[in-house]
Order: sequence, then C-alpha cells, then structure tokens
Amino acid sequence: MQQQTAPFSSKDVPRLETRDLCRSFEGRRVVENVSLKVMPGQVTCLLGPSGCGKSTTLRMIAGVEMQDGGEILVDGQVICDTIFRIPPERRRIGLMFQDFALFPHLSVAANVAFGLKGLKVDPRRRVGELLEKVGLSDKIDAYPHELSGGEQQRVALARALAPRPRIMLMDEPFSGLDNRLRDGIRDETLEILKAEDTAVLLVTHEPEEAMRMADEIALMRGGRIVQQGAPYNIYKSPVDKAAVAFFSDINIIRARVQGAIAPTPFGPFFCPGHADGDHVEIVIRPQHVRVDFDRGGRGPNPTIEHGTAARGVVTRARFMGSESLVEFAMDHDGGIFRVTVPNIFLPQPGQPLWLTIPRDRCFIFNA
Ligand SMILES: Nc1ncnc2c1ncn2[C@@H]1O[C@H](COP(=O)(O)OP(=O)(O)OP(=O)(O)O)[C@@H](O)[C@H]1O
Repeated sequence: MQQQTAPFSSKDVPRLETRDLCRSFEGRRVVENVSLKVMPGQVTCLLGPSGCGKSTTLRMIAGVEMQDGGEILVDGQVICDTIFRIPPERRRIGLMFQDFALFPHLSVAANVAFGLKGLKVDPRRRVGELLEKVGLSDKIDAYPHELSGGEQQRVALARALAPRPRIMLMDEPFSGLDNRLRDGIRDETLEILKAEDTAVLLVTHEPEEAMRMADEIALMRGGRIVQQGAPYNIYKSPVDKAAVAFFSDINIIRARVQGAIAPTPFGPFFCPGHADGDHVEIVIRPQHVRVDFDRGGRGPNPTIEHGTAARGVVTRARFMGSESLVEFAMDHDGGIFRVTVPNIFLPQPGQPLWLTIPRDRCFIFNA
C-alpha cells in the first residue's frame, strides 16, 4: 500500500531554526535550551538585559562560537550540531554589528564589493543595485571618512546584503547612531531586508527598538527564552513581573488571596486560579493608573471596573515632554506610586489626590 505523505509547503519551513542551543563558559551556563524559528522576510528580536546570552546565541548561529548542545537549521537542513559543522563562510549568513567597521582605505564601491569575493556575480552591477537601494548611488567613489554615521551604516548594510544572505544577524546595529537618525535608518533597513525576503535575527537590549522592528520578540533572561511572541502579546500578556518591568516602570500592590479575592487599599481584586493564602503581586504600569481630585477629602465613588480609590500625597511632579510623571506617597503604607499623565499635569507637592487601578490593565502574579 502506498504511504500518504502530509501536504508540505516550503513556506512552512523556517529559514532559520535553533533547537535547544546551549553554551557554557567555565562551567557556567550562559545560553540554555534556546529554541527559535525565523521565517523568510521575518524579523525576530532577541531582547534582554546585558549579559543574558543574546550575543553568544548570535555568535553560535554565525558559526564563530561552537555550541555545547543543540542544533542549528537553515531551510530545514542541519548546518551545525555537536558533531557536524558547516564553517561560517559557507553559511550564507550576513552579519551587522554595532562597530560595523568599513575598510577605511577602500571606496564605498570596494567596501560593498568586498562581500562578493569568490561569488559568480557581476560585482559592478550588484554594487550599483545595492547602492541605489540604500540611496547612496552618488557616493559610490567616496571613502568612509567622507560619509556621515548614517551613510556609513547604510554602506555596511549594502555590504552585508551583497552576497544575498538568506539570514541576517544584527547585534545592536543601530546603537551607535543618534536618536533621530536611528529611526530613519532602522525603518529603511527593515524595508530593504523584507524586500529581499531575508530572515533577520536582531539582538537588542532596548524594548522600544524591539517593538519597532520585530514581527516576533524572544524575551531572554539568564540564558533562557522566557517568553516569545508578537510584540503586542508580550506587552499585553507578560509572563511575569520582570517581563512587565522590562518594558516600563511598574507599581506593585502586595496582597494575600482569600476565596479567589485579594483585598487591597485599592479595593478587592479578583484572582481566579490563585489558592487561598497565596501571596500575590498586582502589577500596574504608571500610564494605566487613574488620578482623581480630592473632592473635599472624598475620592471618586467605587466602581467594578476601577475598584476603590486610595489616597496619596504628591511628592514630585515632572514634565517629560509628551507626558508628566507624578510621584505619590500613599496614605495606607507610605509607599511610592508612580503615575504618568498625558500632556502637562503638574500638581504641587503635598497635594492629596486619589488613585484607582483599572482592573483590565493590571497583571496579577504569585509573589
Ligand atoms: N568567551 C567568553 N568567555 C567567558 N565568558 C563569556 C564569554 N563570552 C561571553 N561570556 C559571558 O557570557 C554571558 C553572556 O554574554 P553575552 O555577550 O552573550 O550577553 P549579551 O546578552 O549579549 O550581553 P550584552 O547586551 O551586554 O552584549 C556574560 O556573562 C558574559 O560575560
């Protein structure tokens, strides 16, 4: 009898996949069971604090660092496990790092053509095509010292793209650029990489950069991926307190669950799934706390959506540009609460105000 095979499309095969990558240095695990998939034309950001193992992961995929365990696949084929290893230069993986180091003695054209050595392509044509893409056709004969930081970055991108890499690994490639320049270059780079259908793995420790660039974020901590998903999902459904705190300041209300309810000075919080006696932390971002006026010592009326208001006294108020940051010392425990309010809101220190916590904006975790 003929065996039926499942319908299978090359579209379903990740361009880049890692399975359980591990690496230790001097007996210390710095990368632990990192499994990732990046589809063609997709950008995945490895996001995490300094030292969490992002660059080591990238270096193993590039082939300049050897893993202790796990495997790396490109288009469904193993290119490296603990026994078999394709050398870095044959992986067709492009690299872009913060110190992109153009060759100072070579012209823009020669820098871009450098990536084409040994390939059967017409270098003049490919260089011309790439410089047009990055908007630097008029700088073809210039030398790196004659270019701005942003222009140099674009040459580095053209050089990395020249051999048509299937995968681009980028390690904080934009952090050397000033803020205003960075946004433009980031967007342009993304557009070009998507148009070339390149799978991109980008390392960053900046949540804003990850939110801006990524189709998917892999949040890393202590060598492990703790959460993976679309930026919206990571922001809206964080796995733990640290995942919330990575994207913004946080306020924490501590309580103990009784009958699926955590009583707090802000009213009761419904805690399904938490057992009686569980200590919980209710976490809320500063932009989601609501502020109400004192109304002669009486705060706003309690509601189901916002619970009861708790009174605090302003200790500090700062205008931050598009919003104001106000700090409160809370009456019930003297703890500090941070609240951001759009536009200009600068109450005087000492002024009493009332804070409420929208129930649909807070996260409840076991303490
Ligand atoms: N060759 C090495 N020898 C020993 N320890 C190393 C080596 N390379 C990296 N480490 C250690 O491994 C850990 C992870 O480093 P890695 O560079 O991967 O982190 P990272 O998340 O990229 O940090 P950053 O954002 O600061 O670059 C760090 O504690 C680092 O000191």
